[in-house]
Amino acid sequence: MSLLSVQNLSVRRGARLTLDRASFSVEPGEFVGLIGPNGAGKSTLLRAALGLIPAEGDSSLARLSPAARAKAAAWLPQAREIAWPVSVVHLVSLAQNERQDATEVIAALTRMDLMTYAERPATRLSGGEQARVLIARALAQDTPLLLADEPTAGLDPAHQIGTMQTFAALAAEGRGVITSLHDLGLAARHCTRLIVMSEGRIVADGAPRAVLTEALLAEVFAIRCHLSETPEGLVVQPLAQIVPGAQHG
Ligand SMILES: Nc1ncnc2c1ncn2[C@@H]1O[C@H](COP(=O)(O)OP(=O)(O)OP(=O)(O)O)[C@@H](O)[C@H]1O
Repeated sequence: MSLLSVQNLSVRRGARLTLDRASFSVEPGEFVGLIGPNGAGKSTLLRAALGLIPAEGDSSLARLSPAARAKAAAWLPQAREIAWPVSVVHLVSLAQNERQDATEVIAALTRMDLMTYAERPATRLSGGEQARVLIARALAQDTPLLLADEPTAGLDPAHQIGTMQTFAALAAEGRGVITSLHDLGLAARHCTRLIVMSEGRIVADGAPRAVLTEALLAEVFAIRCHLSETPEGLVVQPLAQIVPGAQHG
């Protein structure tokens, strides 16, 4: 059974459709990267799928009660600032609702490389460390599905790769992960599937190698990229902006 099923989901803001009839599902074992330029509708899609903003169409998660939804899916929003001066370990354990499982909390802290900060007030950490605490909190919720809005933003390269590997491991355990990303290289190497958005619409959906073509990168992102196969997987390196009307040679 799908972990998330979205049918013809649309979000209207004033006269504009910022999400235009999106349909897709996420199955156990999938690590889905949601990519697209600024304003393409990635956050809108994730928020509408969760039922956090008014939408037309159907989402299996949005139909659930808040309590049932918290058991079905963890949500990592884009805003990362922590306002509560509680310890890191306490903040991460708050994710666990009524069930308390210290092993899950320790596993989440370990996965996000936070054990040395466990007793420190979460407000006394750097921006990237706070971002990792919030990812750990989402992991400790121990749900079949994780939705994350730009989880690697603000992380150093080692922790970006570590986070992507953690999400890939969750998918390999049979969970589902869907996350918006701007780093096409990380998306190409770690995700099992990419959904590409442009101007509120899903314009491509498939395996990274099938989706990340020179033509799509030019049309959707207006960039020229170096694409190459390496022993580590597909490498995507943006090289230049494509300026409309400019000569390329
Ligand atoms: N609260 C809002 N009110 C009106 N329009 C909004 C609001 N939030 C977002 N939008 C518009 O909806 C569109 C989609 O925004 P969204 O945040 O989903 O894009 P995104 O793909 O997540 O972008 P980014 O990569 O910049 O985070 C944009 O045109 C944006 O200006």
